[in-house]
Amino acid sequence: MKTPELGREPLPGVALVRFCDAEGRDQALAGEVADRLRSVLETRERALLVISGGRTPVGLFRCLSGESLAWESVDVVPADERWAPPESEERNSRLIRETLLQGPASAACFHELADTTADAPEQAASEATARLSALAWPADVVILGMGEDGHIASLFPDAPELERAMDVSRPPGVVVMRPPSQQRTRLTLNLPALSGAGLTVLQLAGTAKKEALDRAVSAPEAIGDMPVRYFFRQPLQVYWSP
Ligand SMILES: O=C(O)[C@H](O)[C@@H](O)[C@H](O)[C@H](O)COP(=O)(O)O
Repeated sequence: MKTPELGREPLPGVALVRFCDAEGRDQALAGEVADRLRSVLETRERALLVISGGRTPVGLFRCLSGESLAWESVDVVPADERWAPPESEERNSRLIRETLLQGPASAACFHELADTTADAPEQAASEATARLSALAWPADVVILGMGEDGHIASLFPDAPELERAMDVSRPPGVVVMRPPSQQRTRLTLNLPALSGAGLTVLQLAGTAKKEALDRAVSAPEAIGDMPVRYFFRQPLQVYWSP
């Protein structure tokens, strides 16, 4: 049964789907993502799913992990990663293994961004870029989160590397970000890897994130100030609940 939506609010370039609670939002989004992956796999050997870290997607990952589909044919790539030891609670890969890669979805092929056996993040980013270049970009599904500053993945407005990470003339890849606002150095997919997906969804929770989205929509041209704005130029669905 499709979870009752609160309604759809047309924002410039954005399809905002509002839900009464996080559970309803996550159930609906898991169904949409699974349907899209199944549809891709009807005509292609593999499907590419890019997912964000943070806390918002935990419920979605738990719903999605139980979906019945050919997970062994799905490549899963984190949108970004913190430069921290593999078992650190800060690592998105740890969250993804504990919540998404369970049950049926445990058969998916998970691609780490940060091989922390590398001597430095730059070495890990170069290795990941080469390794991930073998995947079929653009992704079929990208699930994004957003900070209240309008960052998505680790494309932080205050990162000195932002311009290079958002240069769409470059090939899809992994770049190192050192935003002063963050405690950890980050590795992130660059904009060419994050954009142009068959289905791009921004998953948000709470009033503060909705207000940040409204700020982003109010001045869509200032992309460097709020990187989420770049995604208003392509089909974007926003799944939001209070
Ligand atoms: O590594 C990360 O933290 C994410 O990739 C980041 O981009 C996240 O999606 C936003 O910061 C929202 O985080 P929350 O969902 O925790 O609010």
